[in-house]
Order: sequence, then C-alpha cells, then structure tokens
Amino acid sequence: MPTLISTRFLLLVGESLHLRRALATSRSVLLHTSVKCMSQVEPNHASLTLSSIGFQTKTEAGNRSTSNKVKPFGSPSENLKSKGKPFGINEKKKKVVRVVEKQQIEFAPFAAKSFPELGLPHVLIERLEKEGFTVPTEVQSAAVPTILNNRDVIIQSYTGSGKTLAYLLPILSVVGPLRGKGDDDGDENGKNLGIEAVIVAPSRELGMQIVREFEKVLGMDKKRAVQQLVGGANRTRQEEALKKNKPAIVVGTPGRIAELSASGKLRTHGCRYLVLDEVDELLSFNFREDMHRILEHVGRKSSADPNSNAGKSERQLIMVSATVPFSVVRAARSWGCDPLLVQAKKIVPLETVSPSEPVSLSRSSLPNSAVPSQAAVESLPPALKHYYCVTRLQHKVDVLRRCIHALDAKFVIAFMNHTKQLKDVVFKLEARGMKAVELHGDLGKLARSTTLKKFKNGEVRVLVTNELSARGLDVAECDLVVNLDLPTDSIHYAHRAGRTGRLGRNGTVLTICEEPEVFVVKKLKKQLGIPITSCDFSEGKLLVTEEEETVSTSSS
Ligand SMILES: Nc1ncnc2c1ncn2[C@@H]1O[C@H](COP(=O)(O)OP(=O)(O)OP(=O)(O)O)[C@@H](O)[C@H]1O
Repeated sequence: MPTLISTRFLLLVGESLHLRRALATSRSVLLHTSVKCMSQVEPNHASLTLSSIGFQTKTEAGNRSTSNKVKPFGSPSENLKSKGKPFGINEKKKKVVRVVEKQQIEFAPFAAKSFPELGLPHVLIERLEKEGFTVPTEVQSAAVPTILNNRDVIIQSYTGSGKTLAYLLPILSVVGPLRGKGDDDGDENGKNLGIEAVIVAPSRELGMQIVREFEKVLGMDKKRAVQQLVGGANRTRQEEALKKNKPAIVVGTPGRIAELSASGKLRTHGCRYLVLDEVDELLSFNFREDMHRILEHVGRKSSADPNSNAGKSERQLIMVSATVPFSVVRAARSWGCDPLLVQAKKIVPLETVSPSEPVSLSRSSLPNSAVPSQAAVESLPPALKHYYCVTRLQHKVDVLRRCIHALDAKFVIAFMNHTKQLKDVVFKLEARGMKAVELHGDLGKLARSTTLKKFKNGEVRVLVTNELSARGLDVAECDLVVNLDLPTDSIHYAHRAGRTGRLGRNGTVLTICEEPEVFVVKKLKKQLGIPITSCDFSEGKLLVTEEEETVSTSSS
C-alpha cells in the first residue's frame, strides 16, 4: 500500500520555506492519492473520521505510552512534511526521510477538550489561553486538524459556532509570527514571505470583525501581521500600510482585494491560503467579476514565470458558511482539490454530497413542501426559540416594542428589507423612549463603525438594519432578533436568526407579519425543520397562542 505509507512520511529535514513551497506544489498529486487511500478505508463513502484521514491526538499518543514522543499527525510541522514524495526536493534531502509507522487510532477528537489536542503550536496556545479561549468548539475540533493536514475544505456549521477560529487557528499555525517555526518577520533567513493568506468576506463589517479576531489572537505587539483591505476605506492608506507593514495575512472585501491585485499593489501569487468566508454570499452575481479575479490570481503562479506551472493552484482553499447550497458544492469541486466537507460531527469528501441530499439549506433543493432534513436544522443554533406574531402593518413597531419589554431584551436586532424604512422605525422607537439606531450600506464607513460600536457598547438598545447585518455580525449579548419584514427565504431567515443565541447562549427570534403572510412563516417552519410558534404580547408578557406543532426531523 505505497500511497498510504507515503502520506505518513515525516521528514527530518529542517522546515525551510523552499521545502514547504515545494511540498505545497505537489499537493494536487498527493491529495489525489490520499483520497484514493481514503476510499479504501471508507469503501461506501461513509463519514470520515479525523483518524481515517491521518490524525491522532496527543491524548491518544499519551494513553499508549507516557514516553511516546510522536506528535499528532495534525501538528503543523508534520503536516508540512507529510506530503509523501515532494515535487522539487533534491535527492540529498530525500535520503533523510524516515518512515514513522501509522499509529493505531482508537477515536477522533471531534469534541476535543483543549486546544493542545488539535496540534497547534505552543506559542499560539499560550496566546489563546491569554485571551480566554480554552476549549475548542465542535467545528473547531473537526476543522483545525483537517486544515493543518493541508486539505481543501468547506466548513459548514450553524451560526455562532466559532467558524472564524476554525480556519484562523490552522492558518496562524503556519503563517505569521505565531507559527510553529521561524522568526517573527520571515523565513529562517529573515526574508519576508509576502502575503501568505487572503481572507475574503462579503461585507466591510464582517471583514473588520475577522481582522479583530486575528488581532485578538496575535496580540497587540504582533497585530501588524494582519491587514484589512475593505472597501469604503482610504485605498492609498491601505497601499502604504501594505508596503510598510508587510503583512502575512490580508482580510478584505472582494472589490478592494481585486482592485489592489489588478493594480499590482497586492501580490498574492505566492499565497498559501485562500479563505472565502460566507462563501454562498460571495458566489452571488454582485461579486462575480471580483471573485473571478481572486480565484484566478491568489496562490496561483503567474504565466509570465517560465519556471512555474502557470495557473496551477498551490493554495489551500477554505470555504466557510452556515448555509451551503449545492451551488457552493459544485463550485468548490471545480475550484478546490478533492475538498472535504467539514461539519461539527462529521467529515465527508465533497464527492459524496449529492443535490438530493443538500449539505444545508438550499433554495433549489427544498421544494415548497420539503420535509426538513437534519442538514437544514444544522444551520441554526439549537438553543434558539422561534415565534411569530400576526398584526397589521401600522402596528408592527408597537409589537416590536411590546416584545422587547415582555422579554426584557437588552440587545435587539430588527431586520427590514428596504433601507428607506429603517429611519422611520428608529424615529418611532425613539418617540416611545427606546434608544435605536439604523445601520445600512448607504452610510459611510465611519458612520457604520460608530453605529455598531454604540450598539455593542449598549448605548442603544435596538439596531434597525437590513440584510447587511445578517451575515457574520457577532454581538455575543444579542438576545433578540426581530423580522419586521419577512426574509426572502430560509437561508436569509437562518442568517438573520443566527445573530442571536451565539456560542450556546439563549436567544429568541420573532417574526412580525401580516395575516396574508402567515403561509410564508409556515413554509419557513417546514423548510427549516423548527417550531415557529404563534404568539402575542399582553400585559408585558409573551403569550403563546397556538399549540406547538411537532416538527419531525429526519436524522439521516
Ligand atoms: N473556542 C472558543 N471559546 C470561546 N469563544 C469562542 C471560541 N470560538 C469562538 N468563540 C467566540 O464565539 C463567537 C462566535 O464565533 P464566530 O463569529 O466565529 O461564529 P460563526 O460560526 O462564524 O458565526 P456566523 O455563521 O454567524 O458567522 C465569537 O465571539 C468568537 O470569539
């Protein structure tokens, strides 16, 4: 079984950049062999376990022998070295290759109890501890070792389950100042490695939030390793910062990244990671041209370079969303290299996902009378409570106010479909003594960030907004989401609802609708496989006005 053995090689040679790059160059061939190898282990395309793709936790190693010094297969140094017969490595280096026997693995760390189990570098774990991150979430337990093992992935897990750290941690294990090996500013020779990771997000708010998450883990003194490149901000200043700070990681919106790349100010051909956060949104028509440029250029050798495999992908592609329609699966198959679908409790090759069994919510695959699938349920945090209240259009804001009082909600996000109506709702709430503020894309960058800050600080109780805030916005304390207008489909419902109940917290979602719209709520209920209970508000209390229907969920 030569292919299986080759994927278990550990190289004893130093971890030079050239070696890493060369290893990366050989990815497509090696990943191909590893998938072949997996199909032998899992002949019926059953869910893969981390162990079946070559991971072992420290705990497991420790259980066998306290003197066992073999690191988990997921640890960054081995990952970079365990690529079998690397392309472009000279014979001398090949001779110092040693085979480490495959460890017997009893279980996979899908619910790891600590970050060290995931094979992250010590320095990174220290930083996580300082910031209060001690236990990985389920999706982090599954995704971190998989990404460290250099696999292209789609990470799908419900809103607020910690998907950002799920890709941020393996990236910081390999690039930037906290990586496993090397000095702060570059490779072993102090040479700057250029941009090594590009993270793309569909909105400025989300882009800036991802930057803050990186900065939190990097710490004050190393935060210049990441730079934001979002639209709406001063482009010249961003260009100057790129030159001065020489960041290893950039996070931005498609337009600004594509613009800077086209102008030659952002060089990403040598980039090792391309992350598409909220990938289903990035696939939308609006971003088509910019995404095309990004996918064609980031981590791909220029055709002008005679020594390169022009256009050949060396980058590792990481796609992320709570909702993964089949269009994303199709796109991932063509952009990625044998991608895996990583969910909280299972990892499967994307090849095994079919349109009839969607990964999660899919417009096309959920007919009107769709029976809810387990996958659909997986887009929403389990602890959320869903209600709807029927009223006339002119009374909607009053119902909103009564709901806030009844639930004593402190951080409320109210969604509407049209920007022009936001101001009116803010005005009505303020007139009734409730502090509110509007947030939408027509506001300037500064106004948007000031507004968000006010909401996060608790200076205002209600954020009245549109679809702009539905994706990714992370306000941990948000305890109530209200749909003042119906979302256009179940995907939009899921992302709006996901602004509350983050990371296991409780949260309530209320949809306020008119009588003729009730059938839409019932349709959402079926598609999402959740109870959405009819309610009313009276004497400062929430009253359930309908027997909760039992919603059957297929547990396939
Ligand atoms: N292991 C952890 N321990 C404690 N807090 C965590 C952990 N992982 C993530 N968090 C925090 O949980 C919050 C939600 O994480 P994140 O925004 O990454 O969720 P998400 O799954 O990407 O949500 P969405 O789908 O809405 O974008 C963040 O504030 C993050 O800092």
